[in-house]
Amino acid sequence: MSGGEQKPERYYVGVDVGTGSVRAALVDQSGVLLAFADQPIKNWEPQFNHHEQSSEDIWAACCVVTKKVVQGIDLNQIRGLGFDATCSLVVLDKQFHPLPVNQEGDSHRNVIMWLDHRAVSQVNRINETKHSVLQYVGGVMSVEMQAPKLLWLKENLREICWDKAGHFFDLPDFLSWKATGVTARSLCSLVCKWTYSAEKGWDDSFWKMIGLEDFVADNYSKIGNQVLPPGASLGNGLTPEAARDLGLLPGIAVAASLIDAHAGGLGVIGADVRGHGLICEGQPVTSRLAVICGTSSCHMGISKDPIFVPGVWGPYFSAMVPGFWLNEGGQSVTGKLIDHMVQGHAAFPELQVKATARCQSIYAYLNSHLDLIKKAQPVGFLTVDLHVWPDFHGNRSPLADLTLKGMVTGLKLSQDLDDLAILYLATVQAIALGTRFIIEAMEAAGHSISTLFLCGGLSKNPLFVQMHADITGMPVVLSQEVESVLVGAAVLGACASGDFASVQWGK
Ligand SMILES: Nc1ncnc2c1ncn2[C@@H]1O[C@H](COP(=O)(O)OP(=O)(O)O)[C@@H](O)[C@H]1O
Ligand SMILES: O=C(CO)[C@H](O)[C@H](O)COP(=O)(O)O
Repeated sequence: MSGGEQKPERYYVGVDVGTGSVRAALVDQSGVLLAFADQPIKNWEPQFNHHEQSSEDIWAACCVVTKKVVQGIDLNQIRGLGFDATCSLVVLDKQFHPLPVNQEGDSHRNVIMWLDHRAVSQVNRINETKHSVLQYVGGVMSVEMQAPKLLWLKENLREICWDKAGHFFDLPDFLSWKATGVTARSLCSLVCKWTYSAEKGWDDSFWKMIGLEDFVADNYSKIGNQVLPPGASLGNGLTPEAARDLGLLPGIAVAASLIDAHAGGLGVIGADVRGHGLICEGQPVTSRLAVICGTSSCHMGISKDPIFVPGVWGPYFSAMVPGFWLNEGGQSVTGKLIDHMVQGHAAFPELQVKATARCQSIYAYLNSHLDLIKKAQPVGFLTVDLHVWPDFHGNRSPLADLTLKGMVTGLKLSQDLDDLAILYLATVQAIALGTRFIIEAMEAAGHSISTLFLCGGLSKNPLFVQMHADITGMPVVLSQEVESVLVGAAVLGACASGDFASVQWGK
């Protein structure tokens, strides 16, 4: 800095809690990512379709990555902190200690993950009520949302969990509470996963009808009766205890959070595309579909007026971009399905050896192997007689049936590396066809989409990106900053600090 003329740089920290890992970034005022760190987190699958995590393990990982990204920085220049996370359910007792969400009584595992499908009987009964709140989740509630999971806890873990519970948090809200001591919930979590209406608040009749009248009786204190828009500043900012944990200064602004897909959507949907000759340049932002693809894929489309798309979550008001309605299509497993198909194949050990020998990731190796075996043909021709139905963990959108199963047709007796590469290709194509299926449903209901904006771990895979472009027939835009979800989280911090007036970057 020269002679005190320039203002000191202002920094923001974004923390993104995905399914498999926690990431943090230090971001400057222009949205440039200056430092990045990640750390794996534990997942337990004690029974088929039961998926659990530990909020203490997740918080510890948040602390490790945050300390890493602020190393060497003057902490006084860090103005704000924002969190995004998967929409998993965290359960704490009245003194904020973890409670078990499992029959074993292991209170360390106090998080029912978003992809947990234990509450099928509960969600079926909820859907049978045909309550009007269901119109705002695509007409059918998903077993991945919070109401069926809460009902499952009441019906299955009454003594060790339900009767002792004081606080049920969506994971993004747990993190902002942990940082500030403020129990206010984000509008994003409550609207998207808990049936809260941005306009009308909680609907007592819904909770009474499904057998969770307990929440109405205590004025929703356990699930949130103070609701703030994402990016709103929480209390007095970072508590001294959380500041010690994270390696930051107490009092810095902490924002009401976002679900991870929504942070990614916010990070890419408003991108400045001028000068690239893209069709969406002269079109409204509602022509863009953000696809956040990691363990799962989430398809975020916005509109000025509510659009009801059967089998696609929403319409949710102001849950991602303020003032716009959001429809959220999704595929429950995409990255996880690709990993599953590749790792379960007989030729996987050979793939690992060969990729390691070339210092490549297994996916980079498979992509170059496909280039070799396709010869002069377009790569798509390799799968003319091999087809994958990708609903191994059910269909989130647009069929809205999470009991559906996957399928592969066209298998042969050989199990060599060529087979593995072609099965991998067919899986990626099936996922891209799933995206097309979702877009068709959204367009039939009134959306008009011309361009895809991809982010998340799978957007780093060129084959995945190319198949999405080929199969949807739409241009795919990738942002210069590959960690767009973290940029979305950091902008929350910028907003909470007062440096930005809106969660839309730079506004
Ligand atoms: N460079 C890469 N090439 C191919 N696939 C990748 C790459 N990086 C991540 N992935 C895939 O993306 C998925 C995880 O994405 P990520 O956004 O990190 O997940 P989450 O947010 O769910 O923790 C995994 O299935 C992984 O295989
Ligand atoms: O339901 C979702 C968002 O509404 C996501 O699928 C969930 O949060 C998991 O995200 P990821 O695949 O990035 O781990």
